[in-house]
Amino acid sequence: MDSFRTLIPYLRLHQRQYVIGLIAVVIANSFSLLPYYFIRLTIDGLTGQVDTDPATTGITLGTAGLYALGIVGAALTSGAFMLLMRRMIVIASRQTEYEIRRDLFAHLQGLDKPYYDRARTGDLMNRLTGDLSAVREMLGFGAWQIVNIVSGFVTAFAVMFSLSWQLTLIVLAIVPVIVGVLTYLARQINVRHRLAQEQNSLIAAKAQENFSGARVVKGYAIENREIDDYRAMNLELLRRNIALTKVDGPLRSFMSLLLGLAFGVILLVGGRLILAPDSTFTVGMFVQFVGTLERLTFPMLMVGWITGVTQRGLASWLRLKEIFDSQALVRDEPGRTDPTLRTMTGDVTFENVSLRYGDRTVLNGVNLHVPAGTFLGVTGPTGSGKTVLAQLLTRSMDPTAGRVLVDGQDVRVLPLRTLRDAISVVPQEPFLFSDTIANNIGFGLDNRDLPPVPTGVSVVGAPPPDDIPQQPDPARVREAARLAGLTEDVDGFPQGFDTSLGERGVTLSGGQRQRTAIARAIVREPRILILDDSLSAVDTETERRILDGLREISRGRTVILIAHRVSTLRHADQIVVLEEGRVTEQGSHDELLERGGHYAQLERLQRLASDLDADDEAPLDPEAAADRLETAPTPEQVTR
Ligand SMILES: Nc1ncnc2c1ncn2[C@@H]1O[C@H](COP(=O)(O)OP(=O)(O)OP(=O)(O)O)[C@@H](O)[C@H]1O
Repeated sequence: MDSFRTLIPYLRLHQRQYVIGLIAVVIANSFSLLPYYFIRLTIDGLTGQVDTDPATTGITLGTAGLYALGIVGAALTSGAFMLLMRRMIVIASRQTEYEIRRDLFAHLQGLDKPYYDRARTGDLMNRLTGDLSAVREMLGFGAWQIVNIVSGFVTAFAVMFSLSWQLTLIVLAIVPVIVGVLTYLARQINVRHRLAQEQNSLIAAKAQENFSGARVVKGYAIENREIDDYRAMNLELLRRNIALTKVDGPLRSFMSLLLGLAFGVILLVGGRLILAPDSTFTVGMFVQFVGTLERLTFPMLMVGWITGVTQRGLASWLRLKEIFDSQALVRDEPGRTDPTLRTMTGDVTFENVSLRYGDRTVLNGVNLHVPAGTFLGVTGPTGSGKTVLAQLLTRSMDPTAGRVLVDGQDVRVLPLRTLRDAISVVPQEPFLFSDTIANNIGFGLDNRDLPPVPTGVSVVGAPPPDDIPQQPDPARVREAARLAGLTEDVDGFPQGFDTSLGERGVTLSGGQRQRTAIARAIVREPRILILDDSLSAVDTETERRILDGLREISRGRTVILIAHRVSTLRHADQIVVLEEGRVTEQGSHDELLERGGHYAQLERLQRLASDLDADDEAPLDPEAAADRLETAPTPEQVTR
């Protein structure tokens, strides 16, 4: 019930609709019982007509006609109120579904990298679809049926009691049995539904990861293993769903049995009551009683079903609440964030920065100053903390110790929007949307100061959403593509910049993807540009073109270029070497070569490798290559 309480704010948004709808259910229910009253009057009138006892009054054909009209009128009224109920409650539940989905998406947008590192996309998708549907079903059909059942029971019992308390007692005797069984089954349904939904999430995540990683799966020819894994998970889902159905099945048979028994006993006792001397219980009343009881059959059967719907809805709401309860660790905080800070020059300082993941130290006391406008190269062995260092700057997470400063301000004081507006990152594995190349490049351009999405408010009366954003400025897109060395490739596609990527379009090569991501980053003209191993998939000629482009735009901007290739780094103003989370070397290309450390070693090995490659005619003899490596000059001997 606690979980239900947290849903109340959403229900309040449509209070009027729910209240009118529920009152309509009660009225519809009451009118649906009236036909049996008219049938009773008709039967009693007709039996009075045919028996010769002057004590029983008969009816005329005209009165019977009026009763028939009454039946039609009652059915019509009941139907009209049912219709009103549907318009109110079903629409309100759809609107509530919309509002929860809107708020969930807005909340998910606010969560940070650590959350998405943990979350599985398939699971989130399942919550946004399957679980949300279960909640909607509970609020729509569920709410209607609960009131239908309750009001149906109350009015039916009131009518039955007024007809015969003895027969009503018999009916009442079976109710506690039904309630007991239902309570037990409802608990089972709740537990089993949660287990089934968890498996649904796992299966959705598995499918999603397989589709995203289709190339890896195919590349390793492990389709059969994946099919087998999926089949095992699917079987487990089937097992859990069957376990869920097994709770439902006996319920229906049990209810039918009890009802059959009840009707049998009522027929016996009712017959005795009619036949008793001086009986006031007429055949018409008996028919009305049985008709009224018969109308309870459906609500009684629905009790089990609706308990399931409610339990499933509540379990699903809990899963949605888990998302709502998740908070971004990195966020603007009133009292600390200074909303007046709007501009940046791009001067970056890492002040004794350390970062730990659990008991693993990933960065250890990093001190680094990057003056605005510097072209900084960062290198180091794999896993040495280069990406993490860049992520601290955009506040993907905060350091465990020390401070990251931009323009002398702790990044935690800067509004996240200001910080991230000023920084563009080209990640190691760029993500491209299933959209045109132009829209992929211009993705970050349309960052207008839109008002925050109004959450927790009713959709009723909300203004229609803004127009679909305009196409990004083609001139800016083209210029960014030129700087990223992408123009020639794009011009080669039949539809140029309007070529679609992904599911419905062309597939880009690794290098083209990297360059599209670079164009996306530079089109925003950021104060700080971070390229995380973004030139690894391009050949040296393309690399040279991109570096020329970068040099063109780097005037007055801070560029942080993470790379493993010396050819990429050599023209940087400053190069930093990270090893095991520490800055071990810092200086220009020449200075670092003179130092003879990691960078010089890297340069020597890469030069040798390229010499070996250039030694083209002769096929590469591994032994000769090893000999050459052994006789290679030591770092100290390396001169430029
Ligand atoms: N979310 C995380 N949880 C735990 N460990 C992490 C997380 N993110 C990064 N690490 C660890 O931090 C270390 C540094 O990672 P980082 O990605 O910065 O390396 P890198 O220097 O960029 O390596 P590469 O050159 O291979 O890209 C790695 O050992 C990595 O496993």
